This record gives sequence, structure tokens and C-alpha cells, in this order.
Amino acid sequence: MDTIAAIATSSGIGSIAIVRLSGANAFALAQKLSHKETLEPRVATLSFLYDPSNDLIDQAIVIYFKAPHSFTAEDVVEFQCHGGSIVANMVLHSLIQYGARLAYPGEFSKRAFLNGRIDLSEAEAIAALIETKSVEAAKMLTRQLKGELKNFVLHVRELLVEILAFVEVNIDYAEEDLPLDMIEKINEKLLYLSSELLKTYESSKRRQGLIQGFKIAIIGKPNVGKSSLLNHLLSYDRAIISDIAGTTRDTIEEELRIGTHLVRIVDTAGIREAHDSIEKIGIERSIMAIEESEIVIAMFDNSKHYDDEDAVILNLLNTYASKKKILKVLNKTDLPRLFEVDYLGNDFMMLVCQQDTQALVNALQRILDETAHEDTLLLTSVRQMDAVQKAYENIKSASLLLREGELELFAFHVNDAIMAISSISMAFERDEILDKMFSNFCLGK
Ligand SMILES: Nc1nc2c(c(=O)[nH]1)N(C=O)[C@@H](CNc1ccc(C(=O)N[C@@H](CCC(=O)O)C(=O)O)cc1)CN2
Ligand SMILES: Nc1nc2c(ncn2[C@@H]2O[C@H](COP(=O)(O)OP(=O)(O)OP(=O)(O)O)[C@@H](O)[C@H]2O)c(=O)[nH]1
Ligand SMILES: [K+]
Ligand SMILES: [Mg+2]
Repeated sequence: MDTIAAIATSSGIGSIAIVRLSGANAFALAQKLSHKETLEPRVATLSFLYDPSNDLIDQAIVIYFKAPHSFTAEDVVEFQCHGGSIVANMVLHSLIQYGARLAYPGEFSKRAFLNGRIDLSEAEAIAALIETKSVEAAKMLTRQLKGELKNFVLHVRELLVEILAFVEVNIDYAEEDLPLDMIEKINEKLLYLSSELLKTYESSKRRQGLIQGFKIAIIGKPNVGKSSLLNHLLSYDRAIISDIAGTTRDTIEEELRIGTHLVRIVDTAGIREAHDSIEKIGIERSIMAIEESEIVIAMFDNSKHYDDEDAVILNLLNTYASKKKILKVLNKTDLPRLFEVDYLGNDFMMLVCQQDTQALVNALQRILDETAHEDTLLLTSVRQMDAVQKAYENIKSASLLLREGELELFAFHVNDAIMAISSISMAFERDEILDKMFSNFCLGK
């Protein structure tokens, strides 16, 4: 296996940059670079570094991690050099001249995985941690680094294997049906497993925004003040505002910090009967924006009469009531209210979005905090979500088949559930799928 090298720190100006080296020749290459005979493992050693022409390139701290006690479980040497990109690149270049190969993105983590140092869920947590959008997500991912998801997988797997072993004995030896109390016991276990998996799946689904950043859509009929709200939240004039209905024609998406959360806020085209084909596309995008968001701000106008366009919005809210957090706001409350607003029920917030959005921001922060603080295990990738869903479905099918006495089909589905749940930790995937996964990592990880 090649000895690989990469700059592990991010590019740009910084006080220290780390160049990392992993593989069987790491120590020999470090000897060449540092002109030192010995490096005591896991001790920070101050050393000058030289390139292959014996020119001095830096004074650095060198740490040797002797296999298997390193991140990759191979021999690893780290060079903590002076920051900026020039010095680190000279160190990297020298290592390559001495025979190291430039690492592919994610290759250090991939080696850690292949050497059994981490499982796939831990590898994914490492990758996600780097890109995380909130403090809460970082904490969740660190729990996965500690093996929380790995242990959950082991627990589910163990119960399933127990069930399978028990039933398989009975397929082979029993002439008559399984005793009823046995079936009851197995069913209890299946029920417990399916409810745990479903809980994990649904709560993870609600909290995907923790990883990617929550999306908040502002919707409403034309002219209620959606773009005015976006601009006030961003504190600058991002969107065009006018008293002409249909001003915003395309969705506008911007990043915004709310408390500890980095969210994306989406201003949408006012939803109404479209007047032309471009407006129609804009409105379709508004509906897409709802689909893609976790939180929906539905805006209504205090100065206008309730009309068919508001009805369309209320209808949409009904459709998404169970899937999204919805905040109804009544805007333009600085203007006199000439018409009843009982169509809104009593759970809405009054707003003058051009003057003060603090109450709305507080409400958003409360929702974000509540979602973030759910304590259930968080699945952090589509891969993990699919695996849990597949395990869940197979357990459901198995449960039905058990009741019908179809033991062989039952065993087949339990087996599929085991494969599905195990895939979160282990690789049944072919090489190229693993390659694809790890190549999404940062360079030097
Ligand atoms: N300088 C540096 N900082 C870093 C990393 C790194 O690789 N280098 N990490 C990279 O992601 C993270 C820490 N992860 C690591 C995980 C395991 C080992 C390691 O050497 N494990 C050995 C020894 C364990 C021990 O002494 O307790 C082992 O598990 O056998 C090192 C870093 C974050 N900070
Ligand atoms: N009095 C008052 N006027 C407001 C308020 N918010 C927005 N407006 C006005 O309402 C009009 C429409 O505002 P926009 O922000 O363009 O409305 P919109 O919902 O984005 O409209 P479309 O993009 O056309 O769907 C503008 O003239 C704003 O100045 C408010 O709180 N009070
Ligand atoms: K407008
Ligand atoms: Mg607008």
C-alpha cells in the first residue's frame, strides 16, 4: 500500500498548517525530511525540515504515531509547520519527491475504515462534522464519532440474529407449528424493533436541516410583504419590493444566522392564478420551496379582504400541516384592519415586517432549538436513512409472515433486515461505491 501525504489544514492564511503522512514508509520519509534518526512515538518533537537538495524549508513540530496507534492504524507522521500555503506545500512536495503519493480526498479516513479503526457511520460523521451548520449538529455528530450509531446497529442486529437463529432451528426440526407463546415473544421483539427504527427514522427526517442547514420558506399571495420580510431579516435590500403584485418571479435563497443555527431562507413568488407562463413557473417553484423546507412562514395581509388566493394558501398549509412546522403571520398590522381575520384561527403572529421582526426571529429560534434538542439518535446521510427504512419494512413484512406461519419467508425478511441495518456500519458495497463515498470527503481527511 502506498504511503500517502496531504495538507490536512484548510488553505489560506493561518498560523499553523499540518501535513499528514500515512503508510508503511511514513517513518522513513520523516527521517529524510527531518534528518533525525529517531522520533519517539506520540511525542511532539521540534525539528528543522529539509528538502531533497538539503535546503532548509521550515522549523516544525513533528509527531510520529506508530502503527497501529494512529488515526489510520498505519504508521502516521504529522508535520505541524508554519502556516500559509507556501511552507506546507514545500513540505508536501518534498515528501512526494521522497516517494509519497498525494492522498485522494477522504483517503486517510478510508484507510481508518479499511483497517477497522472506524465503521462507516463513524466515517460519515467525520465527513459531516467538517461541514456542519450548527453547534447542535456538531454535538450529535460527535456522539456518532463515539460510536452511538454503531452501537445502535449492533443492538438491532443482535436481536434480529437471535430471532433468526431461533426460528431457523424450528424450520429444520419442528413438524408442527411454533408454540403460540413463542410467536408472541418473537412478535414482541419485532414490534419493539420496528417502533425503535421508525422513531429514529422520523425524528432524523425532521432534523435533516441540522446537517444541511434548515430551510425556511416564506409563502403567501402576492403583495403581502414576503420580500419585505426577507430584506428585513437579512438587513439589506436583497429582493425588489414594490406595490405591484407579482414582483418576485423566482425563488430567492439566502443564508441567515438565527441563534446558533445557520439557516437558508427562501423568498417565493406570490401564489395566485398565474397571469403568464413565467409566473406559472415561479409559482411551481414556490410550491417546491415548501416541499424542500422544514419551516414555512405563511404570510397574510391585515389590510386586505380574505379572498380566493388566501384560500389557496390555507389549503396548502393543510396539506403540509403534519410534515412541516408552520408559522402563520399577519403582516401590515400598522394599517387599519377593515376586514375580519377569523379565517386565520387564533394561532398567528402579528407583524409589521418592515419595522420589527424580532418576535418572528424569536419564534423561529424556539422551533429550531426544539428540533435540535430532540435526543433521539440522528441519521446523518441518505444512505443511513435508506438502510433504516429498508430494515423497518422487512421487519414489518416478517411480522405478518410469522402470524401466517410462513416461517421460511419470515426468515428471508429477517435476514434482509439484518443486511440492511448492518450496511450502516459495514461494507457490503462494492469498491466503487466505497470510493464514491470517501471521495466526497475533504482533501487531507
Ligand atoms: N493532529 C491531529 N489532530 C486531530 C486529528 C489528527 O489526525 N491529527 N484527527 C483526525 O481525524 C482528529 C482526532 N482523531 C484521532 C483519532 C485517533 C487517533 C489515534 O492516534 N488513535 C490511536 C491512539 C489512541 C490513544 O492514544 O488513545 C488508536 O486508536 O490506537 C488520532 C486522532 C481531530 N484532531
Ligand atoms: N404598511 C405596510 N406595508 C408593507 C409592509 N410590508 C410590506 N409592505 C408593502 O407591501 C408592498 C408589497 O411588498 P413586497 O415585499 O413586494 O410583497 P411580496 O409579498 O414580496 O409581493 P410579490 O413578490 O409580488 O408576491 C410594498 O409596497 C411594501 O412596501 C408592512 O408591514 N406594512
Ligand atoms: K409586490
Ligand atoms: Mg416579493
